[in-house]
Amino acid sequence: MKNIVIFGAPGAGKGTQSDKMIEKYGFGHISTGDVLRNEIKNGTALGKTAKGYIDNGQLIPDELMVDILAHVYDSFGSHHKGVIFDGFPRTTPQAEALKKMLHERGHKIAAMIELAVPEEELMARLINRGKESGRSDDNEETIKKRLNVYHTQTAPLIDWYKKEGVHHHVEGLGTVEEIFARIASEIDQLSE
Ligand SMILES: Nc1ncnc2c1ncn2[C@@H]1O[C@H](COP(=O)(O)OP(=O)(O)O)[C@@H](O)[C@H]1O
Ligand SMILES: [Mg+2]
Repeated sequence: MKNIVIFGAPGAGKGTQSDKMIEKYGFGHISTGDVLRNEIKNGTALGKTAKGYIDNGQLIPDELMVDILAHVYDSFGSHHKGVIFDGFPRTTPQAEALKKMLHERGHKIAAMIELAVPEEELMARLINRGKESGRSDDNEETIKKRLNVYHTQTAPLIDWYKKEGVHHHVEGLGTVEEIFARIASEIDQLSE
């Protein structure tokens, strides 16, 4: 079982590369962003609470996120090939909570794959994604806030996962295929 955290700033390509990993390895995928956006679209109570935070470029409270996460994780059963965590954890307390949730099930994170992409490229990709997908948080104002939240709250997780001994650095510039080849080479070197 290869549970993987795909990590990086907004626009780093986590969603894009997750699709490739799912296709090649048959992993399950938990994108907290997608789960939340679905709740918002369906107008659920959770969705309404979440929307306030998202539109303001803020993170959703941890207890709420971990409950959602555990629910989706368990839906893959206890003998899956691995699950990709995309967009979670974003803070140290969330990483601790994820570790605990997996530990309770006798599971763990096999690898944290960090997609490293320069800031100018992130901005360009996100502004373009906003135009094409109409994601309400992909406007210049909110992107700046999200990148700031990433640098202050999320980037410290790189050191946290280094200490856990599972951090893998991958250059996130290049074509989708080039980057995926780098990721696959890291995954193929993990023990089963
Ligand atoms: N290697 C790449 N080169 C150029 N653009 C990319 C690349 N990978 C992803 N993108 C584009 O960048 C934007 C952000 O990618 P996405 O996968 O949604 O990132 P994340 O999930 O990390 O926020 C999307 O519009 C996507 O199509
Ligand atoms: Mg994404």
